[in-house]
Amino acid sequence: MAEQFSGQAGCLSDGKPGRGCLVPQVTITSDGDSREITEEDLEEEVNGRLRRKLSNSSISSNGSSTALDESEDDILSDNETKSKGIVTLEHLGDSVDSGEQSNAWWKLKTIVNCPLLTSQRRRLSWVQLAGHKGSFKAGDEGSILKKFSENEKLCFERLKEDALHSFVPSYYGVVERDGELFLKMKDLLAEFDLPNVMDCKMGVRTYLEDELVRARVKPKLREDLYNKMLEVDSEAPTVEEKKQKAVTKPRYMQWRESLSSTNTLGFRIEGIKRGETCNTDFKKTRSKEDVIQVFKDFVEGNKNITNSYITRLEDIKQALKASEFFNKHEVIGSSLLFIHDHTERAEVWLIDFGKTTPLLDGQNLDHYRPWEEGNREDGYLLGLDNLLQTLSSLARE
Ligand SMILES: O=P(O)(O)O[C@H]1[C@H](O)[C@@H](OP(=O)(O)O)[C@H](OP(=O)(O)O)[C@@H](OP(=O)(O)O)[C@H]1O
Ligand SMILES: Nc1ncnc2c1ncn2[C@@H]1O[C@H](COP(=O)(O)OP(=O)(O)O)[C@@H](O)[C@H]1O
Repeated sequence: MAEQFSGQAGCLSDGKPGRGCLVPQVTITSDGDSREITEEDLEEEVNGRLRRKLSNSSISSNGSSTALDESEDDILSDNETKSKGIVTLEHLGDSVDSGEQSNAWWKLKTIVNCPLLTSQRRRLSWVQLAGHKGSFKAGDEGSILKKFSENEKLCFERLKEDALHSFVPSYYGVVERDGELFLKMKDLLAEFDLPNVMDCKMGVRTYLEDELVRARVKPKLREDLYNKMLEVDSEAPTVEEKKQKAVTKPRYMQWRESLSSTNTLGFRIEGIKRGETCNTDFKKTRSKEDVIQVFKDFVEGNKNITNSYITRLEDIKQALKASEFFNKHEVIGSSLLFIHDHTERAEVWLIDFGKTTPLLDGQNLDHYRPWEEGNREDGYLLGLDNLLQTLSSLARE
C-alpha cells in the first residue's frame, strides 16, 4: 500500500523512489576510499536514520507524518504508559530482511535511494486505545498481527460465515513470526487519512462468569490491580484491601464498571485519539451528559460524521439481530471502534473477541436482560441502543 508512507519521503513500497523522494547522496572521499561495506555499516546506517527519523517525525499507518518537531515522547502523548495511545509497532520477520539478508549492496542502495523504506518496514506508528502492551505487531501492508488466542481465533473463523462478517476486521489466519503465533487481520486504520479513533467497550459486564467462579474457589490477590485502583481513587480500596495491598480481578473489574458507564449505559469509553493526541483517561466518565459531551468533542460537532456513525450503528444492530454467532455467544470485553477522518469518512467496527465465549447447546442470549450469575447475559444491545441515543441527541442539536 503506497499510501503507508510518510508524506515526507514519498517513496513507493516497491522501493522505487516516488515524487519527492530524497535525492541519492553519495559521498566520494578525496582519497577515493573504497572500503568494503560491512553488515555493521549497514546496521549503523539503518539505526542512525531510524533514530533521526523517530526524533523528527512519525509514520502513521495511513501514510501521514506527524509534526516534524515532535520527539517520540511527545508523540506518545498518552497520560498513562506507552502501552496505549500512539504506539510504535515492530515489524517482525520482515520479508525484505529475510530474503535479502546477505545482499549488502541491495540494502545500501535502498537506504541511499529511499531512506524511509527500511525504517518504515521495521516500524509502524499506530493507535492502540485499549488492551495489553505489546499485543500487536505490524503486519504486511494494510494488516496487523495480534498475539494469538485460541478463543479469538475460533471467533474469527466462525464470524467468516456469519451475518456480522462485514462489520469485523477481515481475518487472514494464523501466522508465525520469530517463533510466536499471531492472528493476522486487517488494519482498520490503514485506509484513513490521519484517523480520529474511539474505542467503546460494550456490555454491562467486563469479566466472564468463569473468572468469578475461579476467584471464589481460589481467590488470587493482585497487587497490580490494587495499585491501578489507588491511582484513580485512593479511597476506593476497603480497609481489608488496604491491609492486603491487593484486590481480586472481579473486584477490580466490578469497581471499574461502576465507576464508568458500563453498569448503567452498557458501554464505556476506553480511549480516544483525536488529531495528534490520545486520551485513555475516561475511567470516571459515567453520566449520559458526560458521555454525550465526549462524543461531541470527538466528532467536533460534525453532523455528517454523526449521521454516518448512526447509520453504521443501525446496520450493525440489524446484523447483530440476524447473527447466529451473536445469538449463541456471550460477548464480553468486545469493543466498537469508531474511526473517521477529515474527508468525513466514518466507520464503526466490532473488535476484540478474546473473551467472547460460546454458550452451551440450545442456550441463547437476548443481550438486553439484566445479568444474574448463571444467565450469562452481557447487555450488549442495551449498550448499542444507548450509543445510538447518544449520537441521535447530537444529531438533533
Ligand atoms: O482497563 P484496565 O483498567 O487497565 O483493566 C484491564 C482491562 O479490563 C483488560 O481488558 P481488555 O483487554 O479488554 O482491555 C483486562 O484484560 P483481560 O481482557 O485479559 O480481562 C485486564 O485484566 P488483566 O490482564 O488480568 O490485568 C484489566 O486489568
Ligand atoms: N483491526 C484493528 N485495526 C485497527 N486498530 C485495532 C484493530 N484491532 C485493535 N485495534 C486497536 O487496538 C486496541 C486494542 O485492541 P483489542 O483487540 O481490544 O486488544 P486486547 O485484546 O489486548 O484488549 C483497540 O482499542 C484499537 O485501538
